[in-house]
Amino acid sequence: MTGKTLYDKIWDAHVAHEAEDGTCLLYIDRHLVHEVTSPQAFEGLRMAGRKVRAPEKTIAVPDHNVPTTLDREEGIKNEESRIQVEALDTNAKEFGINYYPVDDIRQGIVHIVGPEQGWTLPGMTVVCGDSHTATHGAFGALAHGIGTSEVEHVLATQTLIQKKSKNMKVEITGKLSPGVTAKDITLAVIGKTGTAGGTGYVIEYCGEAIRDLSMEGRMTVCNMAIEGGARAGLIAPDETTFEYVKGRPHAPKGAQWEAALNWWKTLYTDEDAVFDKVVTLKGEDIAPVVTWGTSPEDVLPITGVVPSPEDFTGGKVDAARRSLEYMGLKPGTPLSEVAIDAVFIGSCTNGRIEDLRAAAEIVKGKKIAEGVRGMVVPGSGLVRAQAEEEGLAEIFEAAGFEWRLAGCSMCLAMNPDQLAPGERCASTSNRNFEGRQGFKGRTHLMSPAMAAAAAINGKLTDVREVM
Ligand SMILES: CC(C)[C@H](C(=O)O)[C@@H](O)C(=O)O
Ligand code: SF4
Repeated sequence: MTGKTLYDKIWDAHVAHEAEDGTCLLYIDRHLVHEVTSPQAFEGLRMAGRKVRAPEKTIAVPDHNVPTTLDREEGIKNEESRIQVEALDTNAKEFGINYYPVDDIRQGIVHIVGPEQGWTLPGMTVVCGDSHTATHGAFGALAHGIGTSEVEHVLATQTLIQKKSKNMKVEITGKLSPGVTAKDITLAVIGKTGTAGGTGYVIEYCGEAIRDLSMEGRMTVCNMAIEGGARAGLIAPDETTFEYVKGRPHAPKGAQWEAALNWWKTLYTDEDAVFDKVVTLKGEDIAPVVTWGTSPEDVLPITGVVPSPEDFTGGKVDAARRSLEYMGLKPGTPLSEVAIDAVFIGSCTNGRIEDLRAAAEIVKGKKIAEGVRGMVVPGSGLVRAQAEEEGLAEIFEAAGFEWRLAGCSMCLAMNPDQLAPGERCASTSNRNFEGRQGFKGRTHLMSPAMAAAAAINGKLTDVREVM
């Protein structure tokens, strides 16, 4: 018998029932909930007279629609947004689930709050009605997004009907060069595999460059597994993981901690396990990158030039033409000459303390370029508080950045933080789709340090030049 992958091990530990065609009923350890995809699910329960099966394993927090300015309530973008936020408040209280309302310092983006509060632990199954649930895979948890009808199913039964995915390994060997971060890894991987490269797979990220990452960096890598088409991303837990988890409010304590640790230490891919697909990148070959188009796979080193549609083949030729037109970019222009209007530092990809530290390090003692609007949005109230304590908020404000309250903010156009038509943004988020950050807004994805460098120079910038 061949060995098991990490994914196999977590999967096997959670199968409650397997049907003849291989469809399984999986036990769910943590169910995270936000305001956008849960109202109908709770309404379904209410209509059927059902309860939440495991309220103690269900955690709710509003994040997408909430304004990040002080006018949290009055500033909600539209009626639909208000209804969603209010519905979450009513539902969380009525169904007795864990809840971090907007005025709680622990409120923030659901994928930042879960790990921060110790809800996300190695070996768990974690779901949420949100595609970036993949973030939690950084802990060696099987974590992925589900649809609203599945949200209702999990609320009612604490289980999910699933078919197993295939195993894919993404190995990043060696060391990263100065100025290269977890964001560059995850973008470079998608640049190589494409947005469909992971379709049908759960990815395990491994190799020295992944091992060397902090938990924050690992979350950034796993966050974008979904942009590469994968069901989920995983990183085997190790001392870095255990150290991060230990002492968090909902992490196990005492004898329970020891027992958990013993199990967590078995959560790795066996040496003789076989992957269905393997992709390898050398850490040394990864450069600071930016996206030039409207798909996360449109990735190039910042030292490159805007490509031409002729550089591509097949369907990508037309896609590139459309992307370039939408983005208002001329082929052959050096990427480092592309002027920007706005900078957004935040999101579940890069809204953690380490991200803010990296950006502040570049910004310190400098000013945002004239005419550029900069916004720093911590991923949670606790990240915000810590950044203030460390003096990062002062650095950002002195440079001319707006220092905001926690939320999804300008990652997507569901709240008042948006680009104006035609505006170009250097953004630390994970999606550069048309209109993602506002109607006709243009998005270039990059790391926090790169976004900070762009803010200072008023154009896309190689961070290594300002380090
Ligand atoms: C609103 C929500 C369902 C959506 C997602 O699933 O990812 C959002 O978080 C996003 O990033 O586009
Ligand atoms: S920060 Fe962005 S990607 Fe993350 S959950 Fe919010 S909207 Fe989705």
